[in-house]
Amino acid sequence: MIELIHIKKGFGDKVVLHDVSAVMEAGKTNLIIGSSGSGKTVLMKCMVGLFEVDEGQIKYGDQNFTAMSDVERKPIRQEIGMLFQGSALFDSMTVEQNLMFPLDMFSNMRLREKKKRVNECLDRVNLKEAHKKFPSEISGGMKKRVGIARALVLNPKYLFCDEPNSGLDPQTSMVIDKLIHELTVEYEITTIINTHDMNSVMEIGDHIVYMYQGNKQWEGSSKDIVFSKDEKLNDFIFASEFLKDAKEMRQLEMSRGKQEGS
Ligand SMILES: Nc1ncnc2c1ncn2[C@@H]1O[C@H](COP(=O)(O)OP(=O)(O)OP(=O)(O)O)[C@@H](O)[C@H]1O
Repeated sequence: MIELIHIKKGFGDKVVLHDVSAVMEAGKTNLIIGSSGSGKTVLMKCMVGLFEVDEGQIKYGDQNFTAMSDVERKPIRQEIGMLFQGSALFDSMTVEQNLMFPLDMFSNMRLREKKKRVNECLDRVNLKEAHKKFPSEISGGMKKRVGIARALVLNPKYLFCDEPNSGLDPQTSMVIDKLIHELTVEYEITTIINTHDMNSVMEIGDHIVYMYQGNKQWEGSSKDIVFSKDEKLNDFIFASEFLKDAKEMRQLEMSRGKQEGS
């Protein structure tokens, strides 16, 4: 579990995160949602140590990440996999070389072991045929898969995904969402996803944190979200007619379930 306790973060005079407390549940798909500029990326960057918080604590289990030095943080950092917005692959390297890179940097594996690990990860994301291709030769969805495989290669305990659906069509987005969710369950990863995509919330969100203007406005499960009375959250959800329908259908199904159970 990752715990955020009274996090405050600003740049100059501008406060971007105001007293944010929230939990990223262990072994679950945790979604941070909210409109553009609400502070999702800054919050994620604080969690991985790319930004230092001004106040508050970030805890990985019972370890106070905020109070640690860079050296003390190293073991936690090595347990973190990241899927960056736009995948951030090295264009001059093949797919295989992109996956080799973190192994070369952070593992003591022999070449044969490294190749085996790269193959396993590429197989797991259904990219058996892409080893020798360059990023410019593959589609956006395939690039995301390579990014996911690269994030997995060091066997992470935590997986951070910044806007994994950006630039993808709805069908490919769904495939990528499902893949991330399957991997979370299969490898018992604590996954944190930043997204605007409310379809993802309905499909794969186990635990959801809704950010509004730098504040945590709401937090709960995807079941709770259906019954939330929070006006700002509902405005965000109801911005999409499809989601309005989905929420109403889920409410109906759940109240039917309750009646049948009672
Ligand atoms: N390095 C920085 N310096 C100054 N201000 C920053 C910096 N990074 C982010 N901000 C500001 O913090 C606020 C929150 O930005 P953030 O990128 O976290 O939003 P977001 O919710 O992730 O938005 P989006 O969904 O568009 O990515 C914005 O007003 C942004 O301009």
